[in-house]
Amino acid sequence: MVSYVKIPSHLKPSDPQGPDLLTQERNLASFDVKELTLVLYGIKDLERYHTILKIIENDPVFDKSNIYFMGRNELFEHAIKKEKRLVQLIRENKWKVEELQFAEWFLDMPGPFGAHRGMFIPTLIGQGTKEQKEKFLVPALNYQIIGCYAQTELGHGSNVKGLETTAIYIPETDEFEIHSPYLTASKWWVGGLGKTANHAIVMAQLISNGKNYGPHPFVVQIRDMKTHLPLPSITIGDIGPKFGFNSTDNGFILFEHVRIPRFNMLSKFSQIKKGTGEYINPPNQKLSYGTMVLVRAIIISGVRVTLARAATIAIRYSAVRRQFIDKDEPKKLEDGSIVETSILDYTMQQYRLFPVIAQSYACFFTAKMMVNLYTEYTKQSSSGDYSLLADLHASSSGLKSLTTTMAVDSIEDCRRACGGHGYSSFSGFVKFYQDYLPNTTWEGDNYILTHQTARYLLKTFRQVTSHKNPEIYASQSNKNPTISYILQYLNEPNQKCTAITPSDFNNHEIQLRAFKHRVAFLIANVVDQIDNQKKSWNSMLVEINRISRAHCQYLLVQNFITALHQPSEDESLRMLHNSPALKEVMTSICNLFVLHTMEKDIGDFLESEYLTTPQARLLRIQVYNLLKEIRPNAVSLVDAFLIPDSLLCSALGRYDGKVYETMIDWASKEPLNGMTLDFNPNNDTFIRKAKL
Ligand SMILES: CCCCC/C=C\C/C=C\C/C=C\C/C=C\CCCC(=O)SCCNC(=O)CCNC(=O)[C@H](O)C(C)(C)COP(=O)(O)OP(=O)(O)OC[C@H]1O[C@@H](n2cnc3c(N)ncnc32)[C@H](O)[C@@H]1OP(=O)(O)O
Ligand SMILES: Cc1cc2nc3c(=O)[nH]c(=O)nc-3n(C[C@H](O)[C@H](O)[C@H](O)COP(=O)(O)OP(=O)(O)OC[C@H]3O[C@@H](n4cnc5c(N)ncnc54)[C@H](O)[C@@H]3O)c2cc1C
Repeated sequence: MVSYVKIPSHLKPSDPQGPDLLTQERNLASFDVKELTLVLYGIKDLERYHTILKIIENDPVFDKSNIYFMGRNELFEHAIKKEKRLVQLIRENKWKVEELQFAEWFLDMPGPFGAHRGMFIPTLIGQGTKEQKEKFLVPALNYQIIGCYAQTELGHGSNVKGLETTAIYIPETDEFEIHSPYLTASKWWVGGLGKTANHAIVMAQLISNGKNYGPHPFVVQIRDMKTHLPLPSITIGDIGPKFGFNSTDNGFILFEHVRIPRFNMLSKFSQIKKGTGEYINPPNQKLSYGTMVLVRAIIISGVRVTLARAATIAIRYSAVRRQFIDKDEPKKLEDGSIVETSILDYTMQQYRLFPVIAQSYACFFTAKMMVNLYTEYTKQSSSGDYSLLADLHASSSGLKSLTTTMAVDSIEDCRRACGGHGYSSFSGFVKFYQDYLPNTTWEGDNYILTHQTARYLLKTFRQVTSHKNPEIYASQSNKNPTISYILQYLNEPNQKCTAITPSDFNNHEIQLRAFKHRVAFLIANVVDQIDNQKKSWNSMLVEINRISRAHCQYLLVQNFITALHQPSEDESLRMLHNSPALKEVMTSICNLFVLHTMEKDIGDFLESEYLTTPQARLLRIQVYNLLKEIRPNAVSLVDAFLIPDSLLCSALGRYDGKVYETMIDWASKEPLNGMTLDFNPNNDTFIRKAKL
């Protein structure tokens, strides 16, 4: 890229230690960073990581050096080129999903094929019959057809039952007629639809013999395969500029009595019989919502790397950035000279940033749990057993809500912790935040999703308490955390915390009891208000949100603690258990995650009277103790995430700490610096290209 400003060559580094600061930090680590990286990725995935990174970093099509200077059209063009090259690489290297996921992560460019890979293909896999897979999935996997997932409408998104697009069965021709009766029925927000896709999975109200059977998925060809123009009676467009995600063509579509063969209704679970239009019921009414469950689980798995990325930038920058001389504890160099304090040494900065590191590690262990639960469900459901679906739906909904909210809050916290430079695109936070933000809304608005989790929790509570002998559920409490804490609460509703010193709060049994008691107390309270005091659901929505959050925080805490203590077959966990140094640092991180989470929601713990006010103060002191304990490992803990510089795309978070040199180098490339402003208002042109 061209530099438009010549930087003077006489400048000396103002900080004599400069970039060495990160090396000094790295020397403080109490554990082997490479070992922790191995725990996070596993041997196989780490090999994959390096292979794919090398390919991505060496390919000129993926060059991101211009990325912060691109407008919407350039971004979209760049994304299309990226998709095209990615498809070539998939073919050349025979990449499977595992390789593709690494490639997509490193490329960090939401593109027009994202919904094809992330929604269209998984829906065909999950809901298509064998014949439908042959017809649609095979060409989709070969990129001969490009699809999108058209569910949300201009008028309805959260309320899927309220969708207005209809699919009416026409027995005479054995077809469905797809129709948008109102403007509000226009499909809206659909990724890849605006310019790219030639097929769509359309969620529409299935109507046969005058009866509405609710939303079902239909495959609809929307553009001509040769001209790429919309097919007759179909209107398509891009929905326009957005907060972020501008490299993707989110689109709208309207149908005017469009006919498709009966074959195109995805029929693995429910079918319409030829001619009679008889509806065959699915084994579970909600199986047509299956793609949402899968993608919510995928989103939860992605949160850990999102938090890791934000923490990496902010921690490294904070180590390099110096501001003020600390009057009480001035920082002295070996030669006795006094230098300004690294901002990472300010306790307030630690209090803002170290919990983000801890959240990332917490999400790592819960992502493992989510993948295991999803795998178990897939195994069982393939033999017709859908009994795990309710658990899976409840935990994936609540955890998607909690963890993505945590992630966007933390990206912003990390950005602000970088001061003014955090506001520059060069920080690596701006595009990152914009593109990540929709995770709190898509696949279910984060508030709406908590209703689903709470509904399940209330139902379980009622089931257990209405039984004459609740202990009958004891055998399930090993597998079902909700039953476990409800039983514990019923046995001992007035449990008290036994901590008498700050360090007592490091006791994992005390921590678990606190979270169990708090969530059961909150659920019991909501059940009482709805069932006995006859409060309406709407009047309880704030509490509903609170119990879903409390339950999911408990899951994060429980998964972290279990990972540290329980013997496991899992390769990563075994490596963790076998290294005392790793176990020690992960225990500190776990304690910080648990106690900081408690401290943030201390009101709940006090209200349930599990904690006393003096204990709340002790708990806070323990949080401060943990910050001190973690401080020497801070940089190494983020290094272990192994987020490559090419992905960070950040002047502040680079591995070598050359913050200031990069800031001015990138600023010199700002195209505006290549323009000259003409202040004569009588001239036609005000701006012209500068002569260098
Ligand atoms: C092969 C290659 C793969 C490569 C992959 C690589 C990378 C992919 C990575 C990521 C993806 C990438 C790109 C994608 C980019 C963007 C994606 C955005 C796409 C979208 O953004 S796409 C639209 C999503 N749009 C929503 O997300 C709408 C949210 N709105 C709803 O989801 C419903 O509207 C709800 C649930 C609010 C109400 O629904 P409702 O009114 O019909 O139901 P109701 O509340 O009455 O519940 C009755 C009973 O159903 C149960 N129940 C409900 N839902 C269930 C489910 N899903 N599963 C199992 N049970 C369920 C309940 O638990 C209850 O059970 P019970 O009766 O026992 O209590
Ligand atoms: C970048 C992006 C990409 C997307 N891609 C796709 C795609 O590819 N395909 C697709 O089909 N969709 C897509 N979507 C749409 C997305 O799934 C929906 O926007 C999302 O499900 C939220 O629905 P909504 O917009 O109707 O929100 P609304 O339901 O209108 O929510 C608005 C507000 O009302 C509140 N609210 C609504 N109902 C209730 C209630 N009952 N109780 C309490 N509060 C309530 C919500 O909490 C929220 O704060 C995308 C969205 C974005 C932003």
